[in-house]
Amino acid sequence: MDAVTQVPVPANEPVKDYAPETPERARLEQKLKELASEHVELTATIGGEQRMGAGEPIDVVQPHNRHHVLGTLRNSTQAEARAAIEAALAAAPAWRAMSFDDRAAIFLRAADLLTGPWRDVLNAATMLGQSKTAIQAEIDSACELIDFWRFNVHFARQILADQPLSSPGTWNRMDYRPLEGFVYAITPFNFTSIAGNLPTAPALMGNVVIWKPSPTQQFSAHFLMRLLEAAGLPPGVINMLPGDGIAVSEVALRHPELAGIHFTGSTRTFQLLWRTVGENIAAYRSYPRLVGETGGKDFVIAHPSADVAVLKTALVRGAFEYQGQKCSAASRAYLPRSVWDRMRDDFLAEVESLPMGDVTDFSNFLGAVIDGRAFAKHKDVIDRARHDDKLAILAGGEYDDTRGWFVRPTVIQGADPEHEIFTTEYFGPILAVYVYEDGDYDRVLRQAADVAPYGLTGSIIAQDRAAIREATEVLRFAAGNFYINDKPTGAVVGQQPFGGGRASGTNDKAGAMLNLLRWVSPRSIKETFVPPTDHRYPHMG
Ligand SMILES: NC(=O)c1ccc[n+]([C@@H]2O[C@H](COP(=O)([O-])OP(=O)(O)OC[C@H]3O[C@@H](n4cnc5c(N)ncnc54)[C@H](O)[C@@H]3O)[C@@H](O)[C@H]2O)c1
Ligand SMILES: N[C@@H](CCC=O)C(=O)O
Repeated sequence: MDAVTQVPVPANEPVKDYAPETPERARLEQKLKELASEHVELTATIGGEQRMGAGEPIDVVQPHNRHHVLGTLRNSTQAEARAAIEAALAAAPAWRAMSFDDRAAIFLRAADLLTGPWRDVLNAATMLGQSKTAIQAEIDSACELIDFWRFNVHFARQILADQPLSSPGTWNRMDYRPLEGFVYAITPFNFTSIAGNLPTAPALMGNVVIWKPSPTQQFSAHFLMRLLEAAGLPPGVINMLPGDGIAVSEVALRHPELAGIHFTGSTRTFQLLWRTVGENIAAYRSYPRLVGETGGKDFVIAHPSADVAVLKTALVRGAFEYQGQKCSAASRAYLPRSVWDRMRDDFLAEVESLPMGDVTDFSNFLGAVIDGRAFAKHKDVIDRARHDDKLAILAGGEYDDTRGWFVRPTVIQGADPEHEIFTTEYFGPILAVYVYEDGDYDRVLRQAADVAPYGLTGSIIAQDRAAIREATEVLRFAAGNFYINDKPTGAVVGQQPFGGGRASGTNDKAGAMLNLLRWVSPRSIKETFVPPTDHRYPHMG
């Protein structure tokens, strides 16, 4: 008999701090040495088989030590994309027929493996391949991914339990079917947890997936795929295709069985994917579900009542952790003159003193930016700022790619709040600051609310309750994740469901029930126990 089970109650995975002399620090240091000494063949995984593809080779390096190659992938070809889709579609009937509990158990097991034996592997791979410090890797590739897997199971169970009313003589049920076809998951370089969540959330709901990681995240993606296999994921349910995705999209976006896209990355790439789906809309069996979380120009706004220590910490951590390469990173700050005058020197000195370098040296606060393209973009922004009389570089402004792609945390003051420095996402360690007269708080709130096209994250730093109230109202559509007296980064699964609107995405909130609902196509079933046998109604006499 089928039991109606309870899934384990999730709790957020505690964050280890990797302080000197701790056992976790020793284990992680050992794993960093091991992984750095290998050269890994970064294979595709199609129908459960690892294969080196036929496309051109791409070396994956350590961004902070860019001449050190960690492994090599091969760009996936159209033929490999077709093979992966066939493998996914072949795996679909058995996967969707599997009970929810059995599917859930695979991801719960993956979470438990990641709390234990796989934690060091994923953290070390993320540190080396994506240049994250130990704490930045820990909150991402360990804790957030563990949370995604545990909380998704809990939320999925709640969805399945949501059933319609039944009037006397009938029984109504909701059958939460997976989508027909395959889901195409495309993931960014900056979060291993997002790379893990985007293919597995649809898979938990019974879908089969083509997963295309970012080339610069492929080192940790490789180990993530092995972890899912170790947890018991059947062959073909998630098929991983490394590379730039161009050839994969040529096949996947034109395929009649494309059932959905689960994307995180830049606004530009998501708009390209959406446009291509639009152009092919008549070719699909179903309307593909399009879920995309994209860029941001995230703000910190301080009121004259702000606590200066809270503000400085929110700015330093919010703007510069992981080199500003979080979609949630503070990249524009609006500061009242009275507060700025009190904090300016200390704040700039603090920024100048942030230790930056090889992330395997645990004393560093920052590593390198992800690749040469990102480095060139930030260099260009800084060089242009130097020659722009509306801008003044107050801290940082140096860059050096001799050993790794290093860009110093940079603070640029702008006199014109409509300048591109307040509206364009650079995705690096560059913070734009606008200093306003204390009496202009209302005007600044309204200007900041709509000047950028995005709506992802933002913070208000104030002690005056009326000022907090006003900011919460005026900035209602300016951020999908809004923080009061905190940095705008570091959302925790189950606590601050994450995502934004406007050009920042479809705001389907990763790691929440809202997201999982996009991966089901519900069927209403009505059963009548004693059906009528005469078509005539009483009023007919
Ligand atoms: N809102 C969020 O939750 C969130 C989270 C993380 C990152 N981001 C955003 O992601 C961006 C940074 O990540 P990125 O540099 O990896 O973004 P990106 O758009 O350059 O790449 C994202 C992914 O899309 C792939 N891609 C690009 N063109 C493709 C195509 N034609 N077909 C298939 N795949 C294709 C890339 O290879 C990568 O895997 C920033 O804009 C950041 O704000 C948003
Ligand atoms: N969820 C993460 C950001 C993910 C995007 O890069 C945060 O809240 O900082």
